[in-house]
Amino acid sequence: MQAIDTIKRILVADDEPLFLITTGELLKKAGFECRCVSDAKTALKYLAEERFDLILSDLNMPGNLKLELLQEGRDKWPDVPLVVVTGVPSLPTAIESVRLGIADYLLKPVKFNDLIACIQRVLERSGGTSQRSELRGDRNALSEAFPEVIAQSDSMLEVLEVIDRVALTNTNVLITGESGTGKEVVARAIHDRSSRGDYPFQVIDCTAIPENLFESIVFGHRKGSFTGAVADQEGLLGRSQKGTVFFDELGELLLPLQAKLLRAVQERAYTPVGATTPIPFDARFICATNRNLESEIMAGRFRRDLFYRLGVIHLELPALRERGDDVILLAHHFLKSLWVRDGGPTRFSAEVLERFREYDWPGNIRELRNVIERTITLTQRDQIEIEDLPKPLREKRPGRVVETVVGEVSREAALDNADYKYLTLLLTKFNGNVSLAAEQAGVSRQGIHKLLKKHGILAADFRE
Ligand SMILES: Nc1ncnc2c1ncn2[C@@H]1O[C@H](COP(=O)(O)OP(=O)(O)OP(=O)(O)O)[C@@H](O)[C@H]1O
Repeated sequence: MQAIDTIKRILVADDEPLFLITTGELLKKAGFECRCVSDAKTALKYLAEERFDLILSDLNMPGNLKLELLQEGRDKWPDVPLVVVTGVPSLPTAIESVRLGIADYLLKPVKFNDLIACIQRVLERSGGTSQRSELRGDRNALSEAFPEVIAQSDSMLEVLEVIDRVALTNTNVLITGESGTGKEVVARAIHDRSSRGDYPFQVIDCTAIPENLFESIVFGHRKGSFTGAVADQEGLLGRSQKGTVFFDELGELLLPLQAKLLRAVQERAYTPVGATTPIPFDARFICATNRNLESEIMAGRFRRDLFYRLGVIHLELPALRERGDDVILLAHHFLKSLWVRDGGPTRFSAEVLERFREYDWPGNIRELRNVIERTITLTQRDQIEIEDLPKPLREKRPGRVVETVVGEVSREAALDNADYKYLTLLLTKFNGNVSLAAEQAGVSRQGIHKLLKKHGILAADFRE
């Protein structure tokens, strides 16, 4: 029998009677002591009167419409970890819950084994200590905690605050943002800081796997399941056990494959091609896309249920042009880290730094990195000057056409600017591949070369 003081006490708050009763019963059977309540006010009353080791709470229940239980619970009892279980995932509340320092976020229906595993993990980790981030609000501590993510702007520090919190949970995360904004960098930072950091970080690029091989590559296959399957082959999910699976370009995944992925995410098990028994797996999913998944859902190209499962926490990364002086920090970082030979440039002129601030950076941090890499290689002097920069940066062009130039320039100049921006975005998207860019733009290769020449754009500047 367990000694009295080792029995963990859980406060369960949920207004769904069936969930409350069954969860309470099952938790008692698993050796916990429970107090079950159906609204936030009663939960707060018991918290003031009794000792609890963990709070398991619904979000949408009486008295919690503004997340009162989370707000007050975190403020007054920061040492009691709080696990949220909800049937209606809403992205703003999910983010706010993470900000407030919840220990985990589960979606109903929750399998009982998963619930127990989550409670045990949280109790082990908390050991009675606060789940609230010590880094919260401390700008220097936040950027020092993530040295691989160079950032000082308010918009990025907010992102760092959320990833610091989210790393401690087991929640699936969706990262969106323009191409080159650092989605993979952020996904790795979450992984490294999580309890899964010593296990694999498996990247699965949805655009790099041919449709007909996707299942076999991701889930694996059994010998003889198709022509060419000469031996059993473990899939990428199998190799990610206990780690993090990073699905890049998720928005490109076709509907039939989305259904298969949804099954694996829901069941926490996958079936290799040609096998009959599902294999359980334990991994966190982080997905990234530069598409707007809400619009993809409206257009019938993306499954809403998969979006809810994978996007419990949604992080939107700001574009580089929205990060203030981060561009300067990043430029110095790349100059230092990419500088390899003696006698190369060691600083930027004030004019160059000003141009970096003004430029629109359609390819975001990837474009900045490429510009600096190229400039370092070609510049002979100590200081990088405007004439060392690629043409798009040398020419002073208003970046945001609509806001800045309407009313100030002729229609022809405005259209010219829009065309320029379109072409740079296109090349960013296709990594400088002119054929793909031409196909998307609906013009011939020759036609696109002509346009690039007219605007002084070099496709090579957009290649990694
Ligand atoms: N905050 C940052 N600090 C330092 N380097 C960064 C930062 N963000 C991005 N980078 C660098 O910029 C480049 C692009 O980053 P990354 O591949 O993560 O972007 P992405 O948003 O995933 O791009 P895509 O949408 O094209 O897949 C990489 O070289 C990465 O190391």
